Amino acid sequence: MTSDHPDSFLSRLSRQNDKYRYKLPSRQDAGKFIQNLINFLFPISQDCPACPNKDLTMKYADLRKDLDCMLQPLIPHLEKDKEEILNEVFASIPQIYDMLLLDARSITDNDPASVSIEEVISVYPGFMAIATYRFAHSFAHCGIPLLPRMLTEFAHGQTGIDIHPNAVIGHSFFIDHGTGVVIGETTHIGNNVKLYQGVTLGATHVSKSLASRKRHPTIEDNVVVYANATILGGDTVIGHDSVIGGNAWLVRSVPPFSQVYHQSKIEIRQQSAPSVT
Ligand SMILES: CC(=O)OC[C@H](N)C(=O)O
Repeated sequence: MTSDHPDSFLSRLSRQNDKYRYKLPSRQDAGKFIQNLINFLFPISQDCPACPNKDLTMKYADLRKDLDCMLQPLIPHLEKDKEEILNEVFASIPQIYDMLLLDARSITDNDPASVSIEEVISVYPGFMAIATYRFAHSFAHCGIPLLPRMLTEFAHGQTGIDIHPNAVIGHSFFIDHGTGVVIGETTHIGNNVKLYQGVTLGATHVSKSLASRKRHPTIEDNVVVYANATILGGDTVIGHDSVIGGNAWLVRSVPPFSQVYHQSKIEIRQQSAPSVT
């Protein structure tokens, strides 16, 4: 450990800061951008009182300008021309919109506590996290570095749901409650999958040498994973139409139509009632 004099520390810090300065877009801008993008598609809540007067073409142009600004500091890391990336990103929006409608419909149809699709879109943390993930995934696919992770980490902060932008997730995805859900980078999730709070789709162990390997599980179509279940490993496949019970710990594959339950012995004893005097 060095114990620099404050002056020499500040000059060391200044040299170091010169290497990092403004290499990323603003975290605040990234958060505002994803919220504006979701509000643009689903203007349900009155988050943006000045906006109703603007027509969709103007809002669309504003979003493109905002993304363009956020790409500025990333230009040295872009694999393609910025305009080409912007065109690809905006061309993917209609397909993402349709996917989000399927996600919202799946939440509305599966959650007995939900009253309408508007409620799901505007207040459900699962919907916010999935919407952010779907855009971040598309941005990463179009060749934008770093920003996708900034977006999903913004949603993580808002919702407690951590979805890596590189995970692959099918249509009609439902996360209920959501707090504590972790979906690792190389996870594959099929269609019509339901997850509850605290589910981890993770790696069996963590080592930098595994960076290019599939480390996280595959969850096939129509699987339900209940609260706090932990499913680990890149070779672990949860066969379609399976149900994984709460608190289960799984590090191996299970065939389609499995039911996996964690058993713990809970004893309930009757106390003698206190005597009333
Ligand atoms: C979700 C999870 O297991 O993360 C561990 C590590 N970050 C990795 O990606 O392997």
